[in-house]
Amino acid sequence: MGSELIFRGHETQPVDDAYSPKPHKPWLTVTRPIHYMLREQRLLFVLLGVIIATLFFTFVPSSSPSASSSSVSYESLPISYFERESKIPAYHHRVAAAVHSVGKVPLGIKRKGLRIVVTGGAGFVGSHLVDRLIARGDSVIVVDNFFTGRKENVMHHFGNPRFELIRHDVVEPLLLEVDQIYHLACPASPVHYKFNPVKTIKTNVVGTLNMLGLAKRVGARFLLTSTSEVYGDPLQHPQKETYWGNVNPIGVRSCYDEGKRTAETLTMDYHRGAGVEALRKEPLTVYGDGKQTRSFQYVSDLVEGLIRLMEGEHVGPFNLGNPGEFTMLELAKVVQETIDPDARIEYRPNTEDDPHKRKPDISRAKDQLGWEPKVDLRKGLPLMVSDFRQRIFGDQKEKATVA
Ligand SMILES: O=c1ccn([C@@H]2O[C@H](COP(=O)(O)OP(=O)(O)O[C@H]3OC[C@@H](O)[C@H](O)[C@H]3O)[C@@H](O)[C@H]2O)c(=O)[nH]1
Repeated sequence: MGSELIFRGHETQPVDDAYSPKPHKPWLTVTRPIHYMLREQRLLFVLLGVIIATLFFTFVPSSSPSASSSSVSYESLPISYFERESKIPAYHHRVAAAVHSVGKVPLGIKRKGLRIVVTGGAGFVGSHLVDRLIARGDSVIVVDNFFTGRKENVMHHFGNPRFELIRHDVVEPLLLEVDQIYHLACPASPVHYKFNPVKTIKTNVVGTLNMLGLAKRVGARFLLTSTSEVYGDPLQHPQKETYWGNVNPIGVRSCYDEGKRTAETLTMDYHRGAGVEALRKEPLTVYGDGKQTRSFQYVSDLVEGLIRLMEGEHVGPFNLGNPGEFTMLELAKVVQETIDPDARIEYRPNTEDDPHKRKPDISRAKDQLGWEPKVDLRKGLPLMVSDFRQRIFGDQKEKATVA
């Protein structure tokens, strides 16, 4: 039985009784195995190909100077480097780790865009930030509960496969795979944050905890937009990042001030993050005698600073603001000069705990980020107005641009 099986093939072959051996052809000893391998061992060739390709990609890039030194460009790294680094603790900067990686990067393969979450991305600052990130090729997920944000601010990205919008309240946990988190979600103006103070502080504390937890879990770099309100009614002027502030912990503003301060505490407790001086918008209504001072910056300057902070290696609070200091009355007059000479100034009683003066010391941002604002108030106000017109009325001619 066994022999039958072994010899079955021979049985099916025609037997040539008149067989006579052919003369010996020496080249056949070489070509026969090749033919045989070509015919029967195709898998072997596939494997050989894979090995050759692997050896090529292993040795060629590492011998090129750009891949073997620490000057490897962050831009040229593939997404896999970021994924691999996601196992490091949150306080390690993934960008720094990527810069020091010796990349075995297949030649000619460009860095894929980053995956970035922007909470509060449907708001004023957030939507400008989203525009910049999408424009440079990244994939952006906006997380917003639309408390003050508007879908219209990001609607022009609908249909773009690199853009996603999630209606979500950051006080609830959220799990996403991302490389960077810009955490902006928060009621931002006194009217809004005083509307429901407990919700405001909850958003700042629980919302920030959730986003920090996410950052830690996926190894994403985290950036918190804080506010100059953390300085309260400052006793130091201008305010450096090292100043601890003068805040009333039980006043009507404390849901926001202390909320942001706690958010900064949490961020630093996670050994990462950065505080920024956020842009403030004031109506033409002047509260009190109008002598209290504030500093204003144009949103493109802020967005530029946020991106530099995110892309760099720094940890800790940074003032991103325009040191130009204006009293509220001066601001109202600049609005009249640059936007509407007929605008009326209306005085109202001042709100409780309103800080007397505010002006950021931006030397840290200048030294460490090489950042400083470019657009002053007089130039920025008309740009802001045309930007709002364009957003609200869709007026294409009014598109705001900064030289
Ligand atoms: O609980 C909330 C509250 C607010 N938000 C969203 O957060 C965004 C805030 O944007 P706004 O346009 O109101 O305000 P801004 O863009 O000026 O705020 C920015 O500067 C001030 C900082 O305190 C804010 O954290 C920052 O986002 C809105 O889109 C709002 O809907 C949430 O997603 N969840």
